[in-house]
Amino acid sequence: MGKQYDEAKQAWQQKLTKAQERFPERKDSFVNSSELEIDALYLPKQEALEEDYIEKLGFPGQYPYTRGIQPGMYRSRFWTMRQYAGFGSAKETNNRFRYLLDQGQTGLSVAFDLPTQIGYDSDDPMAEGEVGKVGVAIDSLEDMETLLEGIPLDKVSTSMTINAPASVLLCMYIAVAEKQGVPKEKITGTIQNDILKEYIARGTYIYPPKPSMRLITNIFEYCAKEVPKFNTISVSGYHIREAGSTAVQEVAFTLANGIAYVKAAIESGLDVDQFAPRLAFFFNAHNNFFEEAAKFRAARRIWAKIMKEKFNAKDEKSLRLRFHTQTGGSTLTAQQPDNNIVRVALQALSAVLGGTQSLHTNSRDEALALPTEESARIALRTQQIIAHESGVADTVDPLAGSYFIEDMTDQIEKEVWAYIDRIDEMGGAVQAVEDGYMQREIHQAAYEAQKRIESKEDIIVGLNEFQLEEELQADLLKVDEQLEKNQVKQVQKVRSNRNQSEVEDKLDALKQAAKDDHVNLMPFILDAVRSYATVGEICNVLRDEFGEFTGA
Ligand SMILES: C[C@H](C(=O)O)C(=O)SCCNC(=O)CCNC(=O)[C@H](O)C(C)(C)COP(=O)(O)OP(=O)(O)OC[C@H]1O[C@@H](n2cnc3c(N)ncnc32)[C@H](O)[C@@H]1OP(=O)(O)O
Repeated sequence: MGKQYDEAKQAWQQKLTKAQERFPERKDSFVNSSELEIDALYLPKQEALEEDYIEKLGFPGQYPYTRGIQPGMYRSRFWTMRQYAGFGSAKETNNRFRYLLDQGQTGLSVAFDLPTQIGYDSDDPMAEGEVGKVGVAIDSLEDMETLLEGIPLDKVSTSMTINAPASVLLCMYIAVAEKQGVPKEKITGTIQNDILKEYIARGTYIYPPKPSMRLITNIFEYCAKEVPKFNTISVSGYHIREAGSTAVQEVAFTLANGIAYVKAAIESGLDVDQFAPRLAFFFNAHNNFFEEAAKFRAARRIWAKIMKEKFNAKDEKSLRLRFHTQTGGSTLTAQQPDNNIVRVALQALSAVLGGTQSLHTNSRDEALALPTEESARIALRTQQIIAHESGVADTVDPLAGSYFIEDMTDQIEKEVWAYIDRIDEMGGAVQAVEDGYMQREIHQAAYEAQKRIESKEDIIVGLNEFQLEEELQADLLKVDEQLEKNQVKQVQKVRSNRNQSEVEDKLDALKQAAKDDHVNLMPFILDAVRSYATVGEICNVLRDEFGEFTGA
């Protein structure tokens, strides 16, 4: 043990020095108000060192990454502060993005409206009444140009919550970057691109599982070669949790989906280390503080084992579970909305103590409407206070070694493996989704949670206890009804100004390519996007070829 420990420690120190070449420590020295020095990392005393320390915890930046994926974590660089935003037109959303960046946000995150998310143009009858409502309406490259105007794509990383049409929106992003003079090798960001959880919990699917998995692996392959810094998927537990799952189910079903994507990519002929370093994850942070912090630590350890033992990944980067966190939307109450600021702060703190790479803090009014500018600012300030004032970012994984946290981390891990093994026996996540297994487990958990609230076994402040007589908050953000009409005109103008025969050629080439399972569709989609073919037109070509999924 002594030798193994000493070697691991030395390896950590070397990694830390190297990481600090890129991101030096934020301060020359870290001290608290009593002028006591804070070390980068705290370790068990020799006499308390347990046999399995290296196996279970190890050093940060080292397998199994329980203590974090970076050797120095937030001593060098805080997590990315990435607020999910988007509503109305591309112009309005561009204004909100610039406002958030001005206020100190460090990454962008685009919310698209429902028609965009399910591949319909704003003038499609299916889009009526939904244009610009839950996110920004994007029909063609022209909207994307407006959305990203004045934002330097070589400096800012952008997350796009887009799933079934992820390939189309990624191609639009590439095309805008090229127009800015930024080659695709340089752009950074993430597409959600996680269709399995759409079938399970979120609902914005278009095609059946098989062609959807093809599109996803096409993206993995294309990006590995052409867009190497882009995270090609954000395997999401967030929505599984929002649908009512437990923390264990959130991790288990997310990692089971992750396994399915890795398998599909390997089966399509890719080498695991070619694409796995760019897989990313997305989790929820709810109120049970220690359970949440332990959940993140457990998730990292399990994924590292999966990648190493199941898939034989060799590149260290393939083993690291990197994740974004959003505080729990379903934990917010419409009653006494200011209380939500406190909930969000606690949830965000659990994510930071759990080692998140990127974080969205919800706005207090999100149970009622889209956030106003003021409440979006308070949400961002919450992260900034945690980062700059609380001191929790000054040492790596400060909860390690707590009896409670380590025990909870172990227990969550055990329960998660039990689910993963069960899903494996069923034939994997795709099969389990098609059979409705995960959906049923989640519904059962949601039902139990609701019963506990109704019986007051669980108290939700302001909801089933400590209520007030109050009026619904008046100062809510409303999307202008004129917007839909303008957006319809806009997409029709794009269609009349473009070279129509070029568009038809590109769409036809895409159609032919879609017929052959061995062809990567990304170059064809990129060509179509560049000719100003719309999201709806491209998705309709694939609808004709692939069919539509009608539910499990
Ligand atoms: C609810 C709603 C809905 O349903 O509609 C939604 O879905 S909203 C869903 C919204 N989703 C999101 O916003 C997803 C956001 N996801 C992401 O941003 C990504 O996938 C992420 C989780 C991997 C985080 O990426 P990021 O670029 O922000 O952060 P990273 O941690 O990768 O850091 C950026 C670079 O800095 C390096 N770096 C970071 N910290 C350190 C350090 N301490 N020492 C040395 N290097 C470091 C990283 O290795 C990386 O470089 P290198 O890359 O070279 O290694």
